Formats: sequence, C-alpha cells, structure tokens
Amino acid sequence: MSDDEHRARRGERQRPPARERSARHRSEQRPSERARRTDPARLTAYTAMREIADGAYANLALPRLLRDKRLTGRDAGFATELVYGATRMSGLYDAIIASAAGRPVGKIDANVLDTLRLGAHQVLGMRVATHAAVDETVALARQVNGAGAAGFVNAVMRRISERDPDEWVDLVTQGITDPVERLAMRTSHPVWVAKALRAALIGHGAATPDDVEASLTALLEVDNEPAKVSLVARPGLSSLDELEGWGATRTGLSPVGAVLDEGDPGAIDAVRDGRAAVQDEGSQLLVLALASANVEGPAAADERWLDLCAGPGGKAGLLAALAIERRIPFVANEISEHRADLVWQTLAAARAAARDADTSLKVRHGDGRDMGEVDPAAYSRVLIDAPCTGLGALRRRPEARWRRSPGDVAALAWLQRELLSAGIDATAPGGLVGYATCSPHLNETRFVVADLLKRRDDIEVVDARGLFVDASGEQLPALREGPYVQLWPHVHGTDAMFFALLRKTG
Ligand SMILES: C[S@@+](CC[C@H](N)C(=O)[O-])C[C@H]1O[C@@H](n2cnc3c(N)ncnc32)[C@H](O)[C@@H]1O
Repeated sequence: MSDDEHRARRGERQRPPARERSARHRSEQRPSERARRTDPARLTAYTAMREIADGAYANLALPRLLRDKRLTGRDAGFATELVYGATRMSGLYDAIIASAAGRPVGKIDANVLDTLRLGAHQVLGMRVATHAAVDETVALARQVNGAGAAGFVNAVMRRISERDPDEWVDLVTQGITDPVERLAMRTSHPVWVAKALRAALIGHGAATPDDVEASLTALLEVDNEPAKVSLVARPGLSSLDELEGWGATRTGLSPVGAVLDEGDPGAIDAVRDGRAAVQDEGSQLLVLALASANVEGPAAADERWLDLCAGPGGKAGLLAALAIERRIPFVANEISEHRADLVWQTLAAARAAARDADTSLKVRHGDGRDMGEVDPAAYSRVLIDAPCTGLGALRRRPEARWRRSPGDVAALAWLQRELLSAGIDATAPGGLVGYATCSPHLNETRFVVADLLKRRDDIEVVDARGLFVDASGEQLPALREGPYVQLWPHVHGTDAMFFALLRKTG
C-alpha cells in the first residue's frame, strides 16, 4: 500500500491538485501503457469477492484467504475494508457504476463488476487518492479480467472519480420519490429490508410514525460501520482482567464483556482455549438475563438447562459456564451435524470444567422440535435462539442483506413457532423459556410470541427489562415499554437482538 492509502485508511483527505493532474494524465493513458500488476491486498480482496459471489461468507472466506496469502497488519486491514465495504455498499455502487458505464450492471460481466465495486469503494468509501484507486483498479482488471476489460474499467473509474460521494447519491436518487426508498439507496439496503426495519422500530416502540425517519437513518447508517470486536469472558473459565491483559477494554455494558480495538482475537490464549470468545454484548446480556431470572415451583427444585438451537455455540458457551458454576446439568442441542460439532469444540473448556465439577454437560445432535416429546417438562431454563433472517446483525455480515428475501421471513415463521412451542413443552412448570432472535423483524419476534400466547394457556410473559443490567448493575437505557427487550445497534451499540421471557405456568 502507498502512503496515500495509509493516510486514506486513517480517514485523511489526500487529493492535492498536482496529484489530481497526475491522476488525470495517468488515467488518460491507454491501459496497455500500464501493464503492471496490482498489489496482493487488492488481489486477495478480489478473490474474496468472487468467492462471496459463489455463496461464501465474507467472515469465513476472507480470514482464510488472508492466511493463505500471508497478509497481516495494514495489508490485511486494507483488504478487509475493501471486501466488507464493497460488499455492503454494492447496492449503491451498482447504481453508480451503471450510471458511469451507461448500461445496467446486469449487462456487465460479473467478474468485471466486482473489480469495479472494489474500485468504487476506494474512491467513494475509503478516500484512497484518486490516481491510486484508478490505476490499481485498472491494474487489477488487467490481471484478472483481461486487457479488453481493463479499458472499460479505466473509462468507468474515470467517470466515477469525477464526482464526490454526495454528488453521486444525489444523481442516483433523483428519480426516487419515496423517502424510505431514497434512504435505502443512499445507505445501500434492499428496499424491503429498510421497510421491515422501519416497521420494527415503530412496532417495538423505539420510534413513532412521526419521528421514525431519524431512527431509521441512524440504524441503516450503523449497518455500514464496521462492528467492534466484542469479547466475552466465560465466568469461571476466564475473566475480564485476563482479557484486559491482552489489550481488551471493558465497555461497562455487559458484566462479562470487553472490546478489542485492534489485533487478532484468535491470538488470545483464552479465546483459543474456549474460556473466552468473540460474542456480541447483546447476546451476552440476554444469556445473563435468562440465567438470572427467578424460576419457581417444580422447576426451581431441580434445575436443568437447555439450549435448543445451540450451533455454533456462542450463547451455549456462556450458558454452560454459568450452569457449571451452579452445578446445574446443561444440554446444548443442534440440528445440523456440522454445527453440533462446532458446539462440541466451542464447549471444550466448559466440558473439562464440567468434568472437574462433576456436573453434566451434553451436546445433542437432533431436531429441537422433538425435545418436547423427548424430554417433556424436564428443564428449568430453555434458551431458543431461533434460526432467523439476521437482519439485526447486518454490520457483521456484509453479504447478508443481499442474500435474504421477504420469502425467508415467511419460511422461518413456522419453524420459529414450532421451536418455541417445543421449548415450552420441554420446560417444567415454573420454569422459563427465553426466545431470542438476531432480527428485530416483527414477524420473527413479537408476532411469533403473540401467536403462541394466543394458542397456549400454559405460559405467561415475564417483563425481561429489569434483567438487562450493565456492569454496574443499572438497567439498560431505552428499553421502552416492555415486556420484551429489543436492543438496537444505533442505541445500545449491540446487534439488534430481540428477547422474550415466558414462564411455564402449567
Ligand atoms: C441463530 S442460530 C443459533 C446461534 C447460537 N445460539 C449461538 O449463539 O452461537 C440458530 C441455530 O438453530 C439451528 N436450527 C435450525 N433448525 C433447528 C431445529 N429444528 N432444531 C434445532 N436447531 C435448529 C441452526 O442450525 C442454527 O445453528
């Protein structure tokens, strides 16, 4: 990376007129006059983009490629920002590329389009100096798309770099009259996602129809900001002091949480051993809430805990640690064999601790919908972290917004109801069921619980707000009227986790 790019990554503008003149001169050269190759960071970013186009997940594909290419430090950071930014912003960038190219992106070869998305992000999203962004994108195109494509990329990149980001947004939104659709384009979200999140903000009481635009804007903008790396110190296995020793900082939000501002969490001994883990603080808080609520009646006499949908094991890791401290038997269930294996690995440290404490910790591979029949009324606390669209964690999964569709919400709705019903069947009278999603979509959250409350007479809702307490014991702010808890990235700094707490009454 050049000095300009390092400055750009620090957010400094670097576009002196002389360089601009030089950029114009260089970009007006025929691509064949500039036959050099691009740098490994951009090439790796391009390879990741192609894998993502084939269905890979950015958070899995990119770290593997960075390792294979031995990219570390600033180069790894640069490649990561390129891939995450170009993928997240591809809705907006595609509109800009189409305008600059004078043709719909459907008529541009998919490989070339990815090269252009990476180039657009450097110019519009990263403030890499224009000449470097254009030259390197053309060099990348020459290397991976061929000489013919490089000429086209050169022309499109030159046009993109003629306007600043605000001018482009104005241009590509000028024909859009609906304000939510305009916002969706500006913040690069599918329109249906922006509309669903708008309805969720209102439906969960976080905004009114009159003031929702400001909240929606803040929410959609946060989706485009890199999420901090949050860590959990699993109680009894690690501690916040230990994580601080590795450079993490307590946030004060989760009593067991810290953030790592820089560095690889995988380098931390406790994370490698499974005594600590990377985990959103909203997820930590809902596990702590379920574990700290009062169970009553027969459930209180014989505590046993169940995580019904445990893969890959993040919440099970925290729940298991808490169960072991209290010598409570714990079962983590998961339907996917591969993900059940991941739970087994994630719980390695907890399994050892359970053996030492002579308490039971089991990983079950099976359909959670059967648990009501397999283990009826057997558990005192059941967590149902249901499969969902993940619309509350878009900042962590750059490709997710483009993969999901409204049909997914409908397809998941029935499964979510069946899992919640089975979880209730598996709960002993007086016991608690925590229903969670990393989506605030009303059809995956309130409506699922409301439906079960209508169909069953053996459950009641417990107000969960008082159980969401920060490191100093204070209830989290802005939890609205309850009884459910809906966290928001733009308010709480967590993923948009939903949590409903139900008590089995009969
Ligand atoms: C949101 S994820 C759970 C995340 C997990 N609690 C964690 O914190 O790491 C939902 C999980 O439910 C699993 N799942 C889907 N259908 C299921 C079913 N019928 N029974 C049990 N698990 C299921 C999925 O494979 C997925 O691993």
